[in-house]
Amino acid sequence: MEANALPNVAVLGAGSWGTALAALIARHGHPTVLWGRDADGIEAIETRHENPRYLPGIPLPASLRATTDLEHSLKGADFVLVVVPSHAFAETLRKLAPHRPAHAGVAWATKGFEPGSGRFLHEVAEEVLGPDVPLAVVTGPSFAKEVAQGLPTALTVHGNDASFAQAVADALHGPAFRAYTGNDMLGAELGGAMKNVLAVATGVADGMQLGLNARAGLITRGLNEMLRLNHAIGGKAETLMGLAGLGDLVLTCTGDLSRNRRLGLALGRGQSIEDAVREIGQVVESVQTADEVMRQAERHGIELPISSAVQCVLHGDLTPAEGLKLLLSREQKPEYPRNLFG
Ligand SMILES: NC(=O)C1=CN([C@@H]2O[C@H](COP(=O)(O)OP(=O)(O)OC[C@H]3O[C@@H](n4cnc5c(N)ncnc54)[C@H](OP(=O)(O)O)[C@@H]3O)[C@@H](O)[C@H]2O)C=CC1
Ligand SMILES: O=C(CO)COP(=O)(O)O
Repeated sequence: MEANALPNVAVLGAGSWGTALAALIARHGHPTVLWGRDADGIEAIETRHENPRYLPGIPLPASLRATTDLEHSLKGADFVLVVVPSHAFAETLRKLAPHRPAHAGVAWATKGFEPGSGRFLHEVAEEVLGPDVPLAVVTGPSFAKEVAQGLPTALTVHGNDASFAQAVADALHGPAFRAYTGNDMLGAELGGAMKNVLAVATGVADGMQLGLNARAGLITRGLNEMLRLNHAIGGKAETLMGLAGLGDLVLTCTGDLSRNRRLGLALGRGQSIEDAVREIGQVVESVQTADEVMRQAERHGIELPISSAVQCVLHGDLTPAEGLKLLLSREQKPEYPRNLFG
């Protein structure tokens, strides 16, 4: 990189969030290349400056380059931002590893765990890329559509290398975008994953028209579930009280742009999960994340009644009405039996 030049950025994954983040970074003046696997979508971004499938009608900066050639997208990159769904995370890292410029750190804005193993994404990244690559996770309350439209947004970047996390935050930070930094990848990833499961719970309650009290109760007790599991795995409580936890939980549990909330709404109204996911037409991370959250909870001996009910409803083991009955029939107890964490 030339002295004083802004870092070159390669963004991998041309869905709604990858496109919105690439557009943001390009608008901030960084030479930015977006890689995606769908040739028609990439051509539309490159020639018409629009992503018609994922962000229809929103103009993208003409300076944003787009390609289906992964190796080409990584040439000259100073850092890489991976924004594919969690099920494609490990595969994408394996593909990028041989072409990553030696100095380029790797960040991701994917939310979830590695499906099947339940590993945190930073654990996957450390294994695939080796122990010496700077890593960072980008997370917080941020609907792609609003970011692409230039609406004000705040999120946070947690990394294992302070200067890399700062470089990623610097590329995101701008007139309508505040990017904070931190060093708790564990807590940041847990918050981003769990809020998707809890958004299904509030969506189900709203779909069943249970009222605003129920919604607020679920958000608060949901935050409690996040804090308990986070404490057990060794994340920092403040991470979960900030943008990566409470912030994203409130957004996703109340904002109808959330696909996880919309899945819950549909289930609460009696629609099947298959029809709801098909109608949403984009990634709905909670479907796999609920299993992985409960796997983590079992590993650490933590009880998570709301997340567990969501898992059962998603698997068809309980109807939304049975899930509700189960939650309401739990034993009465102090709000905090010992402390904030249990
Ligand atoms: N959208 C949002 O507001 C936010 C999303 N996130 C997170 O970002 C991640 C990506 O989500 P988002 O962009 O919204 O999802 P979308 O459904 O909008 O897009 C998914 C993208 O991933 C691509 N993809 C799917 N499988 C693969 C694969 N195996 N290899 C390469 N590319 C693949 C799809 O390509 P194709 O079109 O060819 O299928 C598509 O471009 C998720 O973890 C999500 O939780 C985080 C914050 C905000
Ligand atoms: O993560 C998000 C907002 O921060 C997007 O939420 P959904 O995946 O539920 O749409």
